[in-house]
Amino acid sequence: MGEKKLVNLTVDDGVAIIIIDNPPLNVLNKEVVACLNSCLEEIEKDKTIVSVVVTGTGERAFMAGADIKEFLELNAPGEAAELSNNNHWVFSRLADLPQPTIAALNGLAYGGGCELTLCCDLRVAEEDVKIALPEINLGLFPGGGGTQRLSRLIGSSRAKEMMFFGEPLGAQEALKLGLVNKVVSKGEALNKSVELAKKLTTKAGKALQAIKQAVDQGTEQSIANGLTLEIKLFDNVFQTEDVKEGVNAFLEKRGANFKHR
Ligand SMILES: C/C=C/C(=O)SCCNC(=O)CCNC(=O)[C@H](O)C(C)(C)COP(=O)(O)OP(=O)(O)OC[C@H]1O[C@@H](n2cnc3c(N)ncnc32)[C@H](O)[C@@H]1OP(=O)(O)O
Repeated sequence: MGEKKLVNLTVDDGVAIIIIDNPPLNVLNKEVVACLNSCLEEIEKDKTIVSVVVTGTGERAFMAGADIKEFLELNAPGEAAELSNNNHWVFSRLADLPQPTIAALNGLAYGGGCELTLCCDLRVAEEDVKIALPEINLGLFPGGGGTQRLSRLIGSSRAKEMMFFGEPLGAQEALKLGLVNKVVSKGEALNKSVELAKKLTTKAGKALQAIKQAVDQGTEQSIANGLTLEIKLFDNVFQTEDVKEGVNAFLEKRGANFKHR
């Protein structure tokens, strides 16, 4: 009997679903990081994938953060940096996927769990979900990208407040801050996220990827350089068959049938 996989990947009709399965709270340990990495490798190779959903099993946690038990093994200088680096490597691999990604928060997202959701483009949270960066309570602070991605998403002061106090945000508060995009009822995060991911498969895939690239790369530069990038991507997308199909469909008053490639 093969070893239980701690992260499972399914791909169906252009939608990839990554499910973290490390009960009871889906903590991020070395095995989960390694499994997540291989799922991302498969997704990078599969050109049929238009959108990606990430979620956890169970109804308590999307992910309760890094496995604190593993911290006991980190003694010599540099070992914590190696752990942080490994997490960054996988998290950035998720963040750098060209396709739109959606985190389906089936439960709490604490620490590395919150940081993992920040590597997705959208976040759908169930109404009772709590989101926190509580590392300060361990005498630590977020080492999986939270200081950088959260501050860019909700603003420096709100991000510092979350990290200084380590207190959880409820789903509605997170929605108000723009930390989550949609709040759904208990048990509905995955369904709603897959529904959104499927909706994206009816759009032009190259245009979706150009939006993500223009925003993610453009906002890291001056607005002048960002606009130059937008022009370049606009021209690239304009060469695709999908634009011809989109324009003809509009003029012929019919639905467009985009090819996603
Ligand atoms: C780069 C990334 C860094 C990080 O992510 S640092 C870690 C950040 N995360 C945290 O600090 C969260 C710590 N956990 C908690 O605060 C609580 O737990 C929860 C709020 C998540 C859930 O509380 P409740 O429902 O009362 O469950 P419970 O009894 O506290 O936990 C159930 C079992 O799960 C273990 N556990 C919980 N979180 C972690 C974790 N992050 N790493 C390792 N184990 C964890 C506990 O110890 C316990 O275990 P047992 O049943 O054997 O006593």
